[in-house]
Amino acid sequence: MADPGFAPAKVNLTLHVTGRRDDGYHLLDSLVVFADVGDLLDTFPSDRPTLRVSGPMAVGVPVDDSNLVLRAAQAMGIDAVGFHLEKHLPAAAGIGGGSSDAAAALRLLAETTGAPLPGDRGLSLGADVPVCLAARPARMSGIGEQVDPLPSLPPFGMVLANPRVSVPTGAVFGALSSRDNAPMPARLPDWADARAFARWLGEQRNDMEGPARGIAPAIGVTLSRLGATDGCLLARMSGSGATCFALYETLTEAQAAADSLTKLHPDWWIAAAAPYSADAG
Ligand SMILES: C[C@@](CO)(OP(=O)(O)O)[C@H](O)COP(=O)(O)OP(=O)(O)OC[C@H]1O[C@@H](n2ccc(N)nc2=O)[C@H](O)[C@@H]1O
Ligand SMILES: Nc1ncnc2c1ncn2[C@@H]1O[C@H](COP(=O)(O)OP(=O)(O)O)[C@@H](O)[C@H]1O
Repeated sequence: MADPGFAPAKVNLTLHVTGRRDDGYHLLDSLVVFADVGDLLDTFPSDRPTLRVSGPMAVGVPVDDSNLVLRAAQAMGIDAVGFHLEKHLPAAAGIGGGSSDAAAALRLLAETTGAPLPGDRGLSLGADVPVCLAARPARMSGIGEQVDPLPSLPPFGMVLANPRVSVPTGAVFGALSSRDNAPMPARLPDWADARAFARWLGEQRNDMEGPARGIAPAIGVTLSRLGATDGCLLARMSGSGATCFALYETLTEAQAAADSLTKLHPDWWIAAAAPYSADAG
């Protein structure tokens, strides 16, 4: 059984911005996978909402009501609960750290109290929360409310790399030069292996990459460093950045690439990962 308190990193392998609603939210078409690196959330008895944050990425994470973990408990109408969040993912990094934490809080509270999940599957907490609640490979569309699980993907390894620059999502959406771009093909192929998968992904886009690179030029450096690692099949930015990912045929190759990149950039956040799915094992 998957651990409901595990909050895996979300990776947008593609991110097409296909329009904008009247309320300003953007319509997306994104292939989303999860990585087996992430934050760890646990609950403890408390007579009031309480949050303790620890771990290598805890600095700067809010511990007040603005933390998405406490907002998730509020959305389920639960006050008397304490949370311990062990933070491993960088914040404001395009890998949905806060959204995945919120989703883990919803899963844990549903499991421990029997309370129903919110009807909107957490959308009002953040556009990425419904896909993080599913925590399995999916095609995400609408503003994030439409989550269609994908059939099985070929095996691959990933490296996630963040140059330690935080990029606010709203600023990148605001800097888009074009908001009406083509979606992915309606029918997704059945990829034979990691190479075929990466080749197809290479024909798709992350429409936020250009504006994010304008805001944070370190993203361009990250992409070229990833692209130069042995065995890299594809290097691209996730979400609104600044985290970028590279795909490899195997986890062993990804691990070697992460090790060589860490030697070049010991100050970056770098992780090798395998794909994660809540419905596996
Ligand atoms: C861009 C994406 C792609 O997966 O990922 P991240 O870069 O955040 O990881 C998500 O859509 C981000 O989801 P999330 O971070 O939950 O967004 P929210 O908190 O709801 O909104 C943050 C800001 O982005 C804008 N926003 C968000 C989602 C969307 N479909 N259109 C938008 O215009 C909102 O207007 C808001 O100013
Ligand atoms: N549990 C949380 N972990 C990290 N950041 C959080 C959390 N809850 C709220 N935040 C706030 O949300 C902002 C966006 O964080 P995050 O969800 O990690 O980024 P992104 O939207 O790029 O995926 C942070 O700058 C932080 O102030």
